[in-house]
Parts: sequence; structure tokens; C-alpha cells
Amino acid sequence: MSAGGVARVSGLVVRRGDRTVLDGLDLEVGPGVTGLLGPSGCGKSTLMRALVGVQRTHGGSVTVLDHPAGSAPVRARVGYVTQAASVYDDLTVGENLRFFARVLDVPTDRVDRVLAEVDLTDQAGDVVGRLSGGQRSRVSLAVALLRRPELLVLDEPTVGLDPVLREDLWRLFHELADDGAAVLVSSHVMDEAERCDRLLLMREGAILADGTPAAVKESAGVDTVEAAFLALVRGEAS
Ligand SMILES: Nc1ncnc2c1ncn2[C@@H]1O[C@H](COP(=O)(O)OP(=O)(O)OP(=O)(O)O)[C@@H](O)[C@H]1O
Repeated sequence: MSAGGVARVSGLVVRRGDRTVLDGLDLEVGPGVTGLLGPSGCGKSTLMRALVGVQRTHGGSVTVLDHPAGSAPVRARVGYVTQAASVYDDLTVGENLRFFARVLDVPTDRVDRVLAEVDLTDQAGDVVGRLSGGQRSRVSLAVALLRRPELLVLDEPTVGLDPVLREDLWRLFHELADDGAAVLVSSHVMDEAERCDRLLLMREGAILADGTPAAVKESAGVDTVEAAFLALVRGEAS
């Protein structure tokens, strides 16, 4: 693995139903905030599931922190937040966090720290079922942060959030990356691209571009990441 590499995908093949979603994909994920951007259905969630070791694969390999993805030595070192909130609606925010801290064998004094990180300290006594969508997704994120993951995989964490909350979350992703985590964030909206240290532009299971937002725009000779994506797609078609 190259210096700083946290996850490495090599020749990955994944079929879902009768469709080959990933067909020999190669990439590495390192420290910093990496954005995985591409249209709905291009395979972002499938790739993320493979990185955390919950996706059946049909070829190639996925290595995380020098171990096979999903294997016992890395499970506690990887955090994964899906699009569906995975917390208990009938418990309060604090009760959820304390419950998961016990299940995950994390000292319960981490709970206050992660609630502050996701800006939910004031909601600690609120029942999750009565929170807004953005607050609920931050509870799931707080659970994922309990074990201080070295690789944090976030599947469309900003969908449906208002601009202020999106801004706050992106700031948090960068703070986590500054603390040393590799943060992989998927999105199907290109306007999130500028917030990433590195971009992976994906289409139909393939990586079209890999680089900083500035480099991706410059190599396509355009001003926005969206225009770069379109130029790359047109270039492929011609
Ligand atoms: N459970 C499933 N069974 C069969 N095919 C599936 C299943 N889940 C996803 N797929 C197919 O796999 C392909 C990739 O889906 P995936 O969820 O990885 O895309 P995505 O880029 O994450 O999309 P989105 O942005 O909408 O979440 C899609 O064509 C989808 O139809």
C-alpha cells in the first residue's frame, strides 16, 4: 500500500441481481476528506459497502488498514453511516449513545464528547423519534464516532439537510480528518465537491476522475466540477 493509504480496492467486481455494478475497480483512499461523487445508481453505495465488508463481492480484493475489509481486526476501526438512521426512535439521544457505547465496549465518558462533536448536546434528553431528519442522521453519526474510527464511510450524509446543517457537517468531516481519520463521503450533488480534499468522480461503476477539485477542473479546462463531470462523460462517449 502507498504511504498514507488506508483502504485499497483492487480489481473489484460486484454483481447485484443480474447487473455487474463494479467491474474491475481499482482505487485507494487515504487520509483527508475524499468525496465519492456520481449520479444515482452509479455504484457509490455498493463500493462503500465493499469497503466496510458488508457487500458480497465476485472478484478482486478490498484491504482496509492492511486487513481484508470487514475482518475482525479492522471492524472496530471503521465507522459506517448509511442513508437510513440506525438508532432507536423510542430512546433519547443520550440513551441511544450510552446503549451503543456499552454494546461497542467504549467508555461511556465518550458519549458527551461525540454529542458535542455532532452538536447535539442540547438534544441529549430528547426522544430520537421526535427529532428532525438532520438531527436523527447526526445521532447515527455520533454512534459511528464512538470508537474514533480511522476510516469513516458516510453514505450521502447531507441529503435533505438545510444549507446551514450541511455546512456544519462538512466542517465536522474536516475536523475528523484533521485528527487523522480518512473520511469518505458520497454525494450525488456536485456542489458538495468543492468541500473535499480529493474527489473521486464515478459513473457506471468506473472512476472518471481522481484528484483535488482544482486539479479535476483544470484537467477538464472548466470552472466547475459539474462541468468537468459532463466534459468527462462527453469525452467518453465520443
Ligand atoms: N439489493 C439490490 N439488488 C439488486 N440490485 C441492486 C441492489 N441494490 C442496488 N442495486 C443496483 O446496483 C446499482 C448500484 O447501486 P448503488 O446503490 O451502489 O448506487 P449509488 O450510486 O449509491 O446510488 P444512490 O446515489 O441512488 O444511492 C444500481 O443499478 C442498483 O439498481
